Amino acid sequence: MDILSSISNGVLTLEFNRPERKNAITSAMYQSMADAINAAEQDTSVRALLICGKPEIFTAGNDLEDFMKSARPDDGAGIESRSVYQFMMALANCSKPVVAAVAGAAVGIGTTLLLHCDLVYAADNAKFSVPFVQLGLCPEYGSSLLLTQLAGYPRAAEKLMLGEAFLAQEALDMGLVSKILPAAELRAFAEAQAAKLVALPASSLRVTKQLMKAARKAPVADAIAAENVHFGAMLVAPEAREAFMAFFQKRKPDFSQFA
Ligand SMILES: C/C=C/C(=O)SCCNC(=O)CCNC(=O)[C@H](O)C(C)(C)COP(=O)(O)OP(=O)(O)OC[C@H]1O[C@@H](n2cnc3c(N)ncnc32)[C@H](O)[C@@H]1OP(=O)(O)O
Repeated sequence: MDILSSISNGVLTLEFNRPERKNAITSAMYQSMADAINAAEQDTSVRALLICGKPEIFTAGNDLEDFMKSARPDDGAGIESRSVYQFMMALANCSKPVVAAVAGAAVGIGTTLLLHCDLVYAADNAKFSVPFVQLGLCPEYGSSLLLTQLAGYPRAAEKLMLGEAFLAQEALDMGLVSKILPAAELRAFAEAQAAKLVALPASSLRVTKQLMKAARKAPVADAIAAENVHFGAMLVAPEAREAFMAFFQKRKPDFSQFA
């Protein structure tokens, strides 16, 4: 099982469990997380969610082999039908509080998804990056808006244009994470925070989350729609193909041939 999904003491825990591929996320993994979140939304016994990875890796982001397969020119299906979209919409619209615990690398959508969580805890070995441009792509799922709002334009540009990775302290400084923990304490701390949420009045948490997110709801939806227009086209463009091939051939991509 590449996603471990369990419900215990009112918490739905989703754990990336594909360490041999650095927890890279396949379509099937997105779908199983989307299904679990949608089921939790209807299940009154679930009062909080926890998303985590392994002590050495959160996730290497979207599986690049999956990207290559879904980048076939004859793939006319809309982006909305993709399991990644189902997952991100389920997460972004989840009415229950979501805790994330990040240790090791959180690449691409691994960082973007944090922008849609409520409490984000990072281990001192956490490393974040959004290297969409380096893959011939563009930001996705609201990161162009949310990261820029959080970090400020110039700092977000370093992350979104240059693809520069950043460590837990910088993530804390910019407001992407709530707290940094020693790696060995991260999971237990995040579970304890989730347990605190479970004990609180669910309706108060629901309304508080709704109010906190109200102002950004429409702008985030607009950003996601705009990003998707470009992302779908870029996924099938030669720049992205060169980037994916280069990754698997363990070489630097050569973008000089593209205008
Ligand atoms: C809509 C969503 C958008 C996005 O999420 S865009 C972001 C996509 N992700 C990436 O570009 C990250 C690619 N991966 C990496 O940069 C590195 O990995 C890490 C920094 C995460 C870790 O580096 P290291 O510790 O040196 O591990 P390793 O040797 O590169 O990887 C171990 C095995 O895992 C496979 N793997 C890693 N990431 C992915 C991936 N994203 N998709 C598919 N496979 C991946 C490799 O190929 C390799 O495999 P083998 O052992 O056979 O050589």
